[in-house]
Amino acid sequence: MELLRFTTAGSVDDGKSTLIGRLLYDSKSIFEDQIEAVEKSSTKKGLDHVDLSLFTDGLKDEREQGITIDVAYRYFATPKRKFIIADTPGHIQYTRNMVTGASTANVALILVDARNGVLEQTKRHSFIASLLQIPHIIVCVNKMDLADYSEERFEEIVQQYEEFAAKLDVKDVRFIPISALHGDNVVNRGENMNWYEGGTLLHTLETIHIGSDENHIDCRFPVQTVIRPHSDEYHDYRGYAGRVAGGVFKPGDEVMVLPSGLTSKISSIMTLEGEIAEAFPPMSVTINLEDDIDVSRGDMIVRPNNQPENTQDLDVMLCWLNPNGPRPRAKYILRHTSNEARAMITDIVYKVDINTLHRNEEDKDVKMNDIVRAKVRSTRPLFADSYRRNRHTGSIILIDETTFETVAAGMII
Ligand SMILES: Nc1nc2c(ncn2[C@@H]2O[C@H](COP(=O)(O)OP(=O)(O)OP(=O)(O)O)[C@@H](O)[C@H]2O)c(=O)[nH]1
Repeated sequence: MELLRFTTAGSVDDGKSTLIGRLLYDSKSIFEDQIEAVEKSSTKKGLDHVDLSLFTDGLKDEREQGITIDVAYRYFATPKRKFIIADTPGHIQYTRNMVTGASTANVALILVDARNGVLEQTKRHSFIASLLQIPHIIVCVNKMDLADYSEERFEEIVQQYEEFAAKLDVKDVRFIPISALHGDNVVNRGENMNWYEGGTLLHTLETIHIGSDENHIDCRFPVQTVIRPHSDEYHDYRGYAGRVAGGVFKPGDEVMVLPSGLTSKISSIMTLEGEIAEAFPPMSVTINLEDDIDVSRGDMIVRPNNQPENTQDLDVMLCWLNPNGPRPRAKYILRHTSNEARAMITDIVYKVDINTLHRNEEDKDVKMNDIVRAKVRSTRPLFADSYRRNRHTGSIILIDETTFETVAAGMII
């Protein structure tokens, strides 16, 4: 069954917890004992309806106990798809949490309060979604019940958003008028917005086409592990295990191993279920080659006529994740696919003001949550694509050599 990952973002009190609760409750994705517990607490609080935000309260409990959880992952499934929600509480939706939660998402769900319309926060979240090239954005205009379920108000917000989104690099934006509290257009249509002809939120999540979100053109296979059993029976066996980062690989394909440049042919592709006829992202497989050539972890298997760029100098957009800014001349561990190198930040070109999208070339003081354009030099060549072309082979992270903390996530331009 297909898996769809989505992130949720909205300003505080836009109704994110209520919406997630409603999705889980109405799609019957909650265990019965959990439903009972929430129904009981709601009655105890004197409510005549179920307090949906209680379903996401596990996160709040953990925070009150002092456990730092910035992004919580929730799982649910319907007969059509499996879902993973990366959920960040409204008041700690800093850029770095969004980047962490959103880097593998297919969909960004952005909540707007129908009374407030598009706010700074909405713009900031949308900018980050576009920066991370999240393929689909769903703008949920929530609390439609407090705007008389008015079509005019909904259209006004759609227009506000579209004017702003024209400046962003987003391909697919959809709008859904909802009331998370009353359930309109979340899982069920309801009676209150008959003027709306689109699908409900759940229907959209179940049917949105995500098959083309991955790159199926440029074959990229970063080798994670070389499998080489030390037994007589298998003494000739060698397999290369990893996750396909791009393209489609088939037995018989001529391939090249980077950086050595040696070529061979794929003899077979294995998974836990046995041999398969083709492998594409995001499958985890083991590739076997016809020839016994030298391949190690960090190498990349590609097609000879379609190679990534071989470079030591990267132009990147960096999101700074650490409380401490970059130290002058600091060396970092650069992680790119299954490969590692040492690297330095050689220049901060500009900083992006994520509210106005303006570039600031004067201010080079990089702080946590900043987004900057930077130049990074690695001590050895990397095989990279632009992030626009491939989110896997186009991204890097920088790790502090002394503390082993991840300090930045980068997208190659
Ligand atoms: N009238 C109305 N109220 C809603 C709706 N959705 C949420 N609310 C109310 O708005 C308030 C905030 O909702 P939450 O779900 O807690 O908001 P949130 O955005 O998740 O807040 P954080 O968890 O702090 O991020 C609550 O009192 C909800 O009952 C809606 O569709 N209509």
